[in-house]
Amino acid sequence: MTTPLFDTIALIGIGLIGSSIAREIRHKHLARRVVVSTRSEETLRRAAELRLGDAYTTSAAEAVHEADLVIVSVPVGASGAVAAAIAGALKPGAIVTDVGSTKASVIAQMQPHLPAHVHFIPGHPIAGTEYSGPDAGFIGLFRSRWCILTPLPDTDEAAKAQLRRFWEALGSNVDEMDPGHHDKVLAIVSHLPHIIAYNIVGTADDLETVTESDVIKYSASGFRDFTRLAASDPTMWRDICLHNKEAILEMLARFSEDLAYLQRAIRWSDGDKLFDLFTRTRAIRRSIVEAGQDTAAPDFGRHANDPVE
Ligand SMILES: NC(=O)C1=CN([C@@H]2O[C@H](COP(=O)(O)OP(=O)(O)OC[C@H]3O[C@@H](n4cnc5c(N)ncnc54)[C@H](O)[C@@H]3O)[C@@H](O)[C@H]2O)C=CC1
Ligand SMILES: O=C(O)C(=O)Cc1ccc(O)cc1
Repeated sequence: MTTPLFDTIALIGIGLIGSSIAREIRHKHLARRVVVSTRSEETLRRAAELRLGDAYTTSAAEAVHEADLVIVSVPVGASGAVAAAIAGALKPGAIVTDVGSTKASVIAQMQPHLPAHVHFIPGHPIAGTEYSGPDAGFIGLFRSRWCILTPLPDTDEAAKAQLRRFWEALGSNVDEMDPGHHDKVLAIVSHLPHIIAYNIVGTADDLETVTESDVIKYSASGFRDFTRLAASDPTMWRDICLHNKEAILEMLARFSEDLAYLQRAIRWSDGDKLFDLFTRTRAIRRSIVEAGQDTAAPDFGRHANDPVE
Protein backbone atom coordinates (compact mmCIF):
# COMPACT_ATOMS: atom_id res chain seq x y z
CA MET A 1 0.00 0.00 0.00
CA THR A 2 1.29 3.50 -0.86
CA THR A 3 1.87 6.13 1.83
CA PRO A 4 -1.09 8.55 1.91
CA LEU A 5 -0.30 12.01 0.48
CA PHE A 6 -2.36 13.65 3.24
CA ASP A 7 -3.44 12.65 6.72
CA THR A 8 -6.93 14.17 6.65
CA ILE A 9 -8.80 15.50 3.61
CA ALA A 10 -12.05 17.45 4.00
CA LEU A 11 -14.43 17.45 1.04
CA ILE A 12 -16.89 20.33 1.12
CA GLY A 13 -19.59 19.51 -1.44
CA ILE A 14 -20.03 15.90 -2.53
CA GLY A 15 -21.68 16.05 -5.96
CA LEU A 16 -20.23 14.79 -9.26
CA ILE A 17 -16.78 16.29 -8.66
CA GLY A 18 -16.52 15.91 -4.87
CA SER A 19 -17.70 12.30 -4.98
CA SER A 20 -15.37 11.42 -7.89
CA ILE A 21 -12.48 12.82 -5.83
CA ALA A 22 -13.70 10.85 -2.78
CA ARG A 23 -13.82 7.62 -4.77
CA GLU A 24 -10.27 8.21 -6.07
CA ILE A 25 -8.94 9.00 -2.57
CA ARG A 26 -10.37 5.76 -1.18
CA HIS A 27 -9.32 3.72 -4.20
CA LYS A 28 -5.74 5.02 -4.21
CA HIS A 29 -5.38 5.46 -0.43
CA LEU A 30 -4.40 9.11 -0.79
CA ALA A 31 -5.51 10.04 2.73
CA ARG A 32 -5.75 8.31 6.09
CA ARG A 33 -9.11 9.96 6.78
CA VAL A 34 -11.74 11.67 4.63
CA VAL A 35 -14.34 13.98 6.16
CA VAL A 36 -17.33 14.75 3.97
CA SER A 37 -19.47 17.83 4.37
CA THR A 38 -22.41 19.15 2.44
CA ARG A 39 -25.33 21.43 3.09
CA SER A 40 -28.23 19.05 2.76
CA GLU A 41 -28.91 16.18 5.16
CA GLU A 42 -30.24 14.08 2.31
CA THR A 43 -27.07 14.36 0.18
CA LEU A 44 -24.94 13.67 3.25
CA ARG A 45 -26.94 10.54 4.01
CA ARG A 46 -26.47 9.36 0.44
CA ALA A 47 -22.72 10.04 0.66
CA ALA A 48 -22.62 7.91 3.80
CA GLU A 49 -24.58 5.10 2.08
CA LEU A 50 -22.02 5.19 -0.72
CA ARG A 51 -19.24 5.15 1.93
CA LEU A 52 -17.50 8.10 0.35
CA GLY A 53 -15.82 9.19 3.59
CA ASP A 54 -14.93 8.23 7.16
CA ALA A 55 -16.96 10.99 8.82
CA TYR A 56 -19.91 13.13 7.74
CA THR A 57 -21.21 16.50 8.86
CA THR A 58 -23.41 19.31 7.60
CA SER A 59 -21.02 21.74 9.35
CA ALA A 60 -18.22 22.78 6.96
CA ALA A 61 -16.29 24.27 9.92
CA GLU A 62 -16.44 20.99 11.83
CA ALA A 63 -15.28 19.13 8.70
CA VAL A 64 -12.09 21.16 8.20
CA HIS A 65 -10.66 21.56 11.68
CA GLU A 66 -8.21 18.63 11.39
CA ALA A 67 -7.79 18.71 7.60
CA ASP A 68 -4.44 19.10 5.84
CA LEU A 69 -6.23 19.45 2.51
CA VAL A 70 -9.65 21.05 2.05
CA ILE A 71 -11.32 20.67 -1.35
CA VAL A 72 -14.32 22.93 -1.98
CA SER A 73 -16.56 21.40 -4.69
CA VAL A 74 -19.71 23.53 -4.63
CA PRO A 75 -21.39 25.71 -7.29
CA VAL A 76 -19.12 28.75 -7.79
CA GLY A 77 -21.73 31.15 -6.37
CA ALA A 78 -21.49 29.38 -3.00
CA SER A 79 -17.67 29.65 -2.70
CA GLY A 80 -17.67 32.83 -0.60
CA ALA A 81 -20.19 31.45 1.92
CA VAL A 82 -18.14 28.26 2.29
CA ALA A 83 -14.89 30.23 2.79
CA ALA A 84 -16.57 32.38 5.45
CA ALA A 85 -17.89 29.27 7.20
CA ILE A 86 -14.54 27.41 7.33
CA ALA A 87 -12.14 30.35 7.85
CA GLY A 88 -12.07 30.26 11.66
CA ALA A 89 -11.66 26.48 11.85
CA LEU A 90 -8.78 25.92 9.41
CA LYS A 91 -5.58 24.32 10.70
CA PRO A 92 -2.37 26.34 10.23
CA GLY A 93 -0.50 25.07 7.15
CA ALA A 94 -3.60 23.49 5.58
CA ILE A 95 -3.99 23.62 1.80
CA VAL A 96 -7.36 24.98 0.69
CA THR A 97 -8.33 24.43 -2.93
CA ASP A 98 -11.47 24.37 -5.05
CA VAL A 99 -12.63 22.88 -8.34
CA GLY A 100 -14.82 25.75 -9.59
CA SER A 101 -15.28 26.38 -13.30
CA THR A 102 -14.52 30.10 -12.95
CA LYS A 103 -11.43 31.36 -11.17
CA ALA A 104 -11.26 35.17 -10.76
CA SER A 105 -14.66 35.26 -9.05
CA VAL A 106 -13.89 32.29 -6.78
CA ILE A 107 -10.64 33.97 -5.70
CA ALA A 108 -12.44 37.27 -5.09
CA GLN A 109 -15.09 35.48 -3.02
CA MET A 110 -12.82 33.20 -0.98
CA GLN A 111 -9.51 34.97 -0.45
CA PRO A 112 -10.76 37.79 1.81
CA HIS A 113 -12.09 35.23 4.31
CA LEU A 114 -9.12 32.87 4.43
CA PRO A 115 -6.48 33.33 7.16
CA ALA A 116 -2.83 33.99 6.23
CA HIS A 117 -1.78 30.73 7.93
CA VAL A 118 -3.31 28.51 5.18
CA HIS A 119 -2.22 27.93 1.58
CA PHE A 120 -5.05 28.87 -0.78
CA ILE A 121 -4.42 27.37 -4.23
CA PRO A 122 -7.45 27.59 -6.58
CA GLY A 123 -7.90 24.79 -9.12
CA HIS A 124 -10.15 23.51 -11.89
CA PRO A 125 -10.23 19.96 -13.25
CA ILE A 126 -11.29 20.12 -16.90
CA ALA A 127 -13.32 16.95 -16.59
CA GLY A 128 -16.98 16.35 -16.02
CA THR A 129 -20.28 15.16 -17.35
CA GLU A 130 -23.86 16.43 -17.53
CA TYR A 131 -24.75 14.48 -14.37
CA SER A 132 -24.68 15.82 -10.84
CA GLY A 133 -24.97 14.62 -7.24
CA PRO A 134 -23.03 12.01 -5.24
CA ASP A 135 -24.28 9.08 -7.35
CA ALA A 136 -22.87 10.62 -10.53
CA GLY A 137 -19.19 10.43 -9.54
CA PHE A 138 -16.87 7.70 -10.76
CA ILE A 139 -13.30 6.54 -10.68
CA GLY A 140 -11.39 7.58 -13.81
CA LEU A 141 -13.13 10.94 -14.36
CA PHE A 142 -9.87 12.87 -14.06
CA ARG A 143 -7.64 10.38 -15.86
CA SER A 144 -5.66 12.00 -18.73
CA ARG A 145 -7.58 15.26 -18.23
CA TRP A 146 -6.06 18.62 -17.45
CA CYS A 147 -6.30 20.18 -14.04
CA ILE A 148 -5.51 23.90 -14.09
CA LEU A 149 -4.15 25.55 -10.95
CA THR A 150 -4.37 29.34 -10.75
CA PRO A 151 -2.02 30.09 -7.84
CA LEU A 152 -1.86 33.54 -6.30
CA PRO A 153 1.45 35.45 -6.25
CA ASP A 154 3.84 34.21 -3.52
CA THR A 155 2.14 30.83 -3.23
CA ASP A 156 4.22 28.42 -1.17
CA GLU A 157 6.08 26.14 -3.62
CA ALA A 158 5.98 23.08 -1.37
CA ALA A 159 2.19 23.39 -0.92
CA LYS A 160 1.74 23.80 -4.67
CA ALA A 161 3.93 20.77 -5.37
CA GLN A 162 1.88 18.73 -2.88
CA LEU A 163 -1.40 19.72 -4.57
CA ARG A 164 0.10 18.91 -7.98
CA ARG A 165 1.06 15.46 -6.71
CA PHE A 166 -2.52 14.97 -5.55
CA TRP A 167 -4.02 15.71 -8.99
CA GLU A 168 -1.33 13.67 -10.70
CA ALA A 169 -2.26 10.74 -8.43
CA LEU A 170 -5.81 11.10 -9.83
CA GLY A 171 -4.32 10.71 -13.32
CA SER A 172 -4.53 14.37 -14.34
CA ASN A 173 -2.00 16.51 -16.15
CA VAL A 174 -1.48 19.69 -14.18
CA ASP A 175 -1.03 23.15 -15.68
CA GLU A 176 -0.73 26.60 -14.13
CA MET A 177 -2.44 29.72 -15.42
CA ASP A 178 -3.28 33.26 -14.49
CA PRO A 179 -6.95 33.35 -13.28
CA GLY A 180 -8.00 35.98 -15.85
CA HIS A 181 -6.49 33.96 -18.69
CA HIS A 182 -8.17 30.81 -17.37
CA ASP A 183 -11.55 32.55 -17.42
CA LYS A 184 -11.14 33.71 -21.04
CA VAL A 185 -9.95 30.33 -22.28
CA LEU A 186 -12.74 28.48 -20.47
CA ALA A 187 -15.32 31.01 -21.69
CA ILE A 188 -14.70 29.93 -25.29
CA VAL A 189 -13.95 26.21 -24.88
CA SER A 190 -16.50 25.34 -22.20
CA HIS A 191 -18.90 28.10 -21.17
CA LEU A 192 -19.94 29.23 -24.66
CA PRO A 193 -20.59 25.68 -25.92
CA HIS A 194 -22.92 25.10 -22.97
CA ILE A 195 -24.71 28.43 -23.51
CA ILE A 196 -25.12 27.67 -27.22
CA ALA A 197 -26.48 24.23 -26.31
CA TYR A 198 -28.98 25.67 -23.81
CA ASN A 199 -30.01 28.17 -26.47
CA ILE A 200 -30.44 25.79 -29.41
CA VAL A 201 -32.41 23.27 -27.35
CA GLY A 202 -34.56 26.14 -26.01
CA THR A 203 -35.14 27.40 -29.57
CA ALA A 204 -36.19 23.93 -30.75
CA ASP A 205 -38.54 23.71 -27.79
CA ASP A 206 -40.11 27.08 -28.67
CA LEU A 207 -40.76 26.33 -32.35
CA GLU A 208 -44.40 26.31 -33.37
CA THR A 209 -43.94 24.42 -36.65
CA VAL A 210 -41.83 21.61 -35.21
CA THR A 211 -43.40 19.66 -32.36
CA GLU A 212 -41.60 18.26 -29.33
CA SER A 213 -42.27 14.75 -30.62
CA ASP A 214 -40.61 15.68 -33.97
CA VAL A 215 -37.56 16.85 -32.05
CA ILE A 216 -37.41 13.69 -29.94
CA LYS A 217 -38.12 11.35 -32.85
CA TYR A 218 -35.91 12.82 -35.55
CA SER A 219 -33.08 14.45 -33.60
CA ALA A 220 -29.87 13.82 -35.51
CA SER A 221 -26.74 13.08 -33.54
CA GLY A 222 -25.57 16.70 -33.78
CA PHE A 223 -28.70 17.91 -31.98
CA ARG A 224 -28.45 15.06 -29.50
CA ASP A 225 -24.92 16.19 -28.58
CA PHE A 226 -26.38 19.60 -27.77
CA THR A 227 -29.11 18.07 -25.60
CA ARG A 228 -26.45 16.31 -23.54
CA LEU A 229 -24.75 19.60 -22.72
CA ALA A 230 -28.12 21.31 -22.19
CA ALA A 231 -28.99 18.68 -19.57
CA SER A 232 -26.18 19.96 -17.31
CA ASP A 233 -26.99 21.18 -13.80
CA PRO A 234 -28.98 24.47 -13.89
CA THR A 235 -27.56 25.82 -10.59
CA MET A 236 -23.99 25.18 -11.63
CA TRP A 237 -24.44 26.80 -15.05
CA ARG A 238 -26.43 29.75 -13.74
CA ASP A 239 -23.52 30.41 -11.36
CA ILE A 240 -20.89 30.06 -14.12
CA CYS A 241 -22.77 32.58 -16.29
CA LEU A 242 -23.08 35.04 -13.42
CA HIS A 243 -19.47 34.60 -12.25
CA ASN A 244 -17.63 34.74 -15.57
CA LYS A 245 -19.84 37.45 -17.00
CA GLU A 246 -17.21 39.68 -18.66
CA ALA A 247 -15.34 36.91 -20.48
CA ILE A 248 -18.56 35.17 -21.55
CA LEU A 249 -20.06 38.40 -22.90
CA GLU A 250 -16.82 39.14 -24.78
CA MET A 251 -16.84 35.69 -26.40
CA LEU A 252 -20.59 35.90 -27.12
CA ALA A 253 -20.05 39.21 -28.93
CA ARG A 254 -17.35 37.63 -31.10
CA PHE A 255 -19.51 34.59 -31.67
CA SER A 256 -22.52 36.70 -32.75
CA GLU A 257 -20.37 38.63 -35.24
CA ASP A 258 -19.04 35.41 -36.74
CA LEU A 259 -22.54 33.95 -36.87
CA ALA A 260 -23.74 37.03 -38.78
CA TYR A 261 -20.89 36.44 -41.27
CA LEU A 262 -22.03 32.85 -41.73
CA GLN A 263 -25.66 33.95 -42.04
CA ARG A 264 -24.66 36.40 -44.77
CA ALA A 265 -22.69 33.76 -46.66
CA ILE A 266 -25.74 31.48 -46.65
CA ARG A 267 -28.10 34.32 -47.66
CA TRP A 268 -25.85 35.24 -50.64
CA SER A 269 -25.15 31.62 -51.54
CA ASP A 270 -21.43 32.26 -51.04
CA GLY A 271 -20.27 28.65 -51.24
CA ASP A 272 -16.56 29.56 -51.18
CA LYS A 273 -16.88 31.32 -47.83
CA LEU A 274 -18.79 28.40 -46.35
CA PHE A 275 -16.34 25.87 -47.75
CA ASP A 276 -13.31 27.82 -46.44
CA LEU A 277 -14.72 28.07 -42.92
CA PHE A 278 -15.77 24.43 -42.79
CA THR A 279 -12.30 23.37 -44.02
CA ARG A 280 -10.58 25.46 -41.33
CA THR A 281 -12.76 24.10 -38.51
CA ARG A 282 -12.29 20.51 -39.65
CA ALA A 283 -8.54 20.96 -39.18
CA ILE A 284 -9.13 21.97 -35.54
CA ARG A 285 -11.13 18.82 -34.89
CA ARG A 286 -8.35 16.74 -36.45
CA SER A 287 -5.75 18.39 -34.20
CA ILE A 288 -7.87 17.57 -31.14
CA VAL A 289 -8.20 13.94 -32.24
CA GLU A 290 -4.46 13.71 -32.90
CA ALA A 291 -3.75 15.14 -29.44
CA GLY A 292 -5.88 12.32 -27.98
CA GLN A 293 -8.38 14.76 -26.47
CA ASP A 294 -11.45 13.64 -28.42
CA THR A 295 -12.74 10.88 -26.18
CA ALA A 296 -15.45 11.57 -23.65
CA ALA A 297 -14.65 10.70 -20.06
CA PRO A 298 -14.62 6.91 -19.77
CA ASP A 299 -18.11 5.54 -19.34
CA PHE A 300 -17.27 2.67 -17.04
CA GLY A 301 -18.56 3.06 -13.53
CA ARG A 302 -20.46 6.26 -14.32
CA HIS A 303 -23.49 4.88 -12.58
CA ALA A 304 -21.66 2.50 -10.31
CA ASN A 305 -23.48 3.33 -7.12
CA ASP A 306 -21.91 0.52 -5.20
CA PRO A 307 -20.46 1.58 -1.89
CA VAL A 308 -16.75 2.36 -2.09
CA GLU A 309 -14.59 -0.54 -0.90
N1 LIG B 1 -20.02 19.12 -13.39
C1 LIG B 1 -18.92 19.26 -14.08
O1 LIG B 1 -18.82 18.73 -15.18
C2 LIG B 1 -17.81 20.09 -13.52
C3 LIG B 1 -18.02 20.95 -12.46
N2 LIG B 1 -16.98 21.72 -12.00
C4 LIG B 1 -17.21 22.63 -10.87
O2 LIG B 1 -17.24 21.84 -9.71
C5 LIG B 1 -18.12 22.39 -8.74
C6 LIG B 1 -19.08 21.32 -8.28
O3 LIG B 1 -19.80 20.84 -9.38
P1 LIG B 1 -20.54 19.43 -9.36
O4 LIG B 1 -19.84 18.49 -8.48
O5 LIG B 1 -20.76 19.06 -10.77
O6 LIG B 1 -21.93 19.86 -8.71
P2 LIG B 1 -23.05 18.97 -8.01
O7 LIG B 1 -24.32 19.71 -8.17
O8 LIG B 1 -22.97 17.56 -8.46
O9 LIG B 1 -22.59 19.04 -6.48
C7 LIG B 1 -22.54 20.23 -5.75
C8 LIG B 1 -22.39 19.93 -4.27
O10 LIG B 1 -22.31 21.16 -3.56
C9 LIG B 1 -23.20 21.13 -2.46
N3 LIG B 1 -23.54 22.51 -2.14
C10 LIG B 1 -24.24 23.40 -2.86
N4 LIG B 1 -24.27 24.58 -2.25
C11 LIG B 1 -23.57 24.43 -1.10
C12 LIG B 1 -23.25 25.28 -0.03
N5 LIG B 1 -23.65 26.55 0.00
N6 LIG B 1 -22.51 24.78 1.00
C13 LIG B 1 -22.09 23.50 0.99
N7 LIG B 1 -22.36 22.64 0.00
C14 LIG B 1 -23.10 23.11 -1.02
C15 LIG B 1 -24.36 20.25 -2.93
O11 LIG B 1 -25.10 19.73 -1.88
C16 LIG B 1 -23.57 19.17 -3.67
O12 LIG B 1 -23.05 18.24 -2.73
C17 LIG B 1 -18.78 23.60 -9.41
O13 LIG B 1 -18.14 24.75 -8.97
C18 LIG B 1 -18.53 23.39 -10.88
O14 LIG B 1 -18.42 24.61 -11.56
C19 LIG B 1 -15.70 21.61 -12.47
C20 LIG B 1 -15.43 20.75 -13.50
C21 LIG B 1 -16.48 19.95 -14.13
O1 LIG C 1 -19.82 17.44 -19.89
C1 LIG C 1 -19.03 18.12 -20.56
O2 LIG C 1 -18.90 17.95 -21.79
C2 LIG C 1 -18.22 19.16 -19.94
O3 LIG C 1 -17.78 20.08 -20.58
C3 LIG C 1 -17.95 19.01 -18.48
C4 LIG C 1 -17.35 20.20 -17.81
C5 LIG C 1 -18.19 21.16 -17.29
C6 LIG C 1 -17.67 22.24 -16.62
C7 LIG C 1 -16.30 22.35 -16.46
O4 LIG C 1 -15.81 23.40 -15.79
C8 LIG C 1 -15.45 21.40 -16.98
C9 LIG C 1 -15.98 20.32 -17.65
